[in-house]
Amino acid sequence: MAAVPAVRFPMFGLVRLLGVAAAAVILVWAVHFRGGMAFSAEKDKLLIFNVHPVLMLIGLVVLNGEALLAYKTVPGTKKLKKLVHLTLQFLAMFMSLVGLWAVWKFHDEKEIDHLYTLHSWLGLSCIIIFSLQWAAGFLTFWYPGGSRSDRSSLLPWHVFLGVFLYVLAIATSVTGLLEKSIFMQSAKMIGRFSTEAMLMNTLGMMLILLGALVILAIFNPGAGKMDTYRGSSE
Ligand SMILES: O=C1O[C@H]([C@@H](O)CO)C(O)=C1O
Repeated sequence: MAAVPAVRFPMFGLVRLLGVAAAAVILVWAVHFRGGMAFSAEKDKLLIFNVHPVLMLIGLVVLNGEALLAYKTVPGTKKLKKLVHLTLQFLAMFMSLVGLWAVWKFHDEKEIDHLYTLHSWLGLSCIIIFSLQWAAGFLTFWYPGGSRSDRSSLLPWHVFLGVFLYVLAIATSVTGLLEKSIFMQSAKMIGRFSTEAMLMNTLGMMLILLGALVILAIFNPGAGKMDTYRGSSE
């Protein structure tokens, strides 16, 4: 396959900007449109639900995207880049587990069935594979660390699976936004062309654009060094 030609616009800056903007939009959605967030059901069961999209989006999309690019954006030694990468991915994994707990608890409180939607299947697959990928990456590339041949044979699979999981996280987010919007429209909580529905569509579009930019930045030879993806050490 021909390589993507080098492009000169400030991709990393745009990725950062779009990531922060997407995080701001989901927070505005949760707080302004949906009444805020809570970890207990005392006040309003819906507030527990609201924790779910906020943590998932900031963790598995925004922080995950930054972590994928850490080898190109973080200055300094390879070891520091790797530490930033694995720490951001740990945070992403932790947030996704709390986000899963929140939606599970919400379903229990409201006596809603678990795992009947495509969104939930995609999301559960994403969290399980992401956690396995994090553990395998940590053990092989950080501590205790695999042999040189183990590292070099795992690396291309780690990169492939990482990009795949990032795409899966975006697909899961977009289907989650879609189902939530349709649920609320069916329940007559919001109108089809309401500001809130349009905001949710816009957020979905932003995530798709963010995904395109992150993947372009990963594969673009003009953007930072590609050493890591060729499997060089130090
Ligand atoms: O731990 C590592 O493994 C790969 C490479 O050495 C495998 O060949 C790499 O770049 C690391 O930092």
